[in-house]
Amino acid sequence: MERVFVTRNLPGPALGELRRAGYQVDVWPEFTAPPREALLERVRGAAGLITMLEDRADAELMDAAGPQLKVIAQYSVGLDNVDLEAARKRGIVVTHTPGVLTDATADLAFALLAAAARRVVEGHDYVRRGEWKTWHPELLLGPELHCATVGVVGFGRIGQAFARRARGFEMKVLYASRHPKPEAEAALDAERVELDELLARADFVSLHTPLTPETHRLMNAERLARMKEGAVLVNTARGKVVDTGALLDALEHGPLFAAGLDVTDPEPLPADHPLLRHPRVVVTPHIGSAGMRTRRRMAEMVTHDLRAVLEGRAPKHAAVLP
Ligand SMILES: NC(=O)c1ccc[n+]([C@@H]2O[C@H](COP(=O)([O-])OP(=O)(O)OC[C@H]3O[C@@H](n4cnc5c(N)ncnc54)[C@H](O)[C@@H]3O)[C@@H](O)[C@H]2O)c1
Repeated sequence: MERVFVTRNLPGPALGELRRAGYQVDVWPEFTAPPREALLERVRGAAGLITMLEDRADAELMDAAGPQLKVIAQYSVGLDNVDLEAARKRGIVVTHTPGVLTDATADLAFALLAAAARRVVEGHDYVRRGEWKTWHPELLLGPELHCATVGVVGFGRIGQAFARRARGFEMKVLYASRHPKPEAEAALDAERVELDELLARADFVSLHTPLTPETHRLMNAERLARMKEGAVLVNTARGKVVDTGALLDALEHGPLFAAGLDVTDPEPLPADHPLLRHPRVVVTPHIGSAGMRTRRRMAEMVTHDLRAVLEGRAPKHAAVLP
């Protein structure tokens, strides 16, 4: 019986189905990621692994598993925790969950944009504290969403889905992308511009690139300083795409008005982190894909692809196919 190690329980019936198909499914029993030593120990002898973002799937982990390891099925679209080259060299297939979480993540990015710009959390806290005694015209003012200009950095699946939502709010869409996307550009009446121009023109900037050496701290002090006065930054991509210190500085001394962050650096943020004390920063705990249907679909995708590899069929969502 082939053994599969899963680094956290998955929602829905997917793992039960894997067991019924004859696999020995070993699930890390806690909600927190296995500590490194436990992870290296538990992967030993596994033919397949189901991993998450906090699990560093590198050469050491692959070697600890052993030569029978055939597949790493990653429970996310982003693969920045997986050493794809090390997998390729060892003949290990890597799969992930593209597409299925696009709309859920774009929804959350838009929710963060609206919450940060219109000060929803600040307003909620204000009411909760019992400070709402009277209405006054200067209370919690923020920039309007409708008819604003939004800049989308990374115009792939989620970036375009976010832009579709922005169009519903009658926003003008600018995008920065390594390659032109003529079809999406026409459908969304979007304009491709260089990143610096996007930062200078957009009222709201939403990040949708993968984390790569090129996008690591893409939003550094210099780029944040190029943003429009009063702009709002939304990050649902990866925390390390933004320089946290520079972000704080841009919030405290301008030009940023607010930020909506589903991902941070570090992640998780310690409870006393200055970002959490800033009144106009809204932070969610990396829940972009946390739609009920979405997470079940992701669980199905990883288990189906894992089985496909172990049973000699082609997986549908391979990032590395040696
Ligand atoms: N917050 C969450 O829970 C959550 C959920 C899903 C995905 N994500 C993140 O979102 C990312 C995007 O997902 P996707 O499905 O849209 O991927 P995708 O591959 O469809 O789109 C990414 C786009 O970014 C572009 N890009 C790469 N480097 C760039 C650069 N330097 N400048 C401009 N554009 C660049 C790519 O060409 C591509 O078009 C993932 O890699 C992941 O890190 C986060």
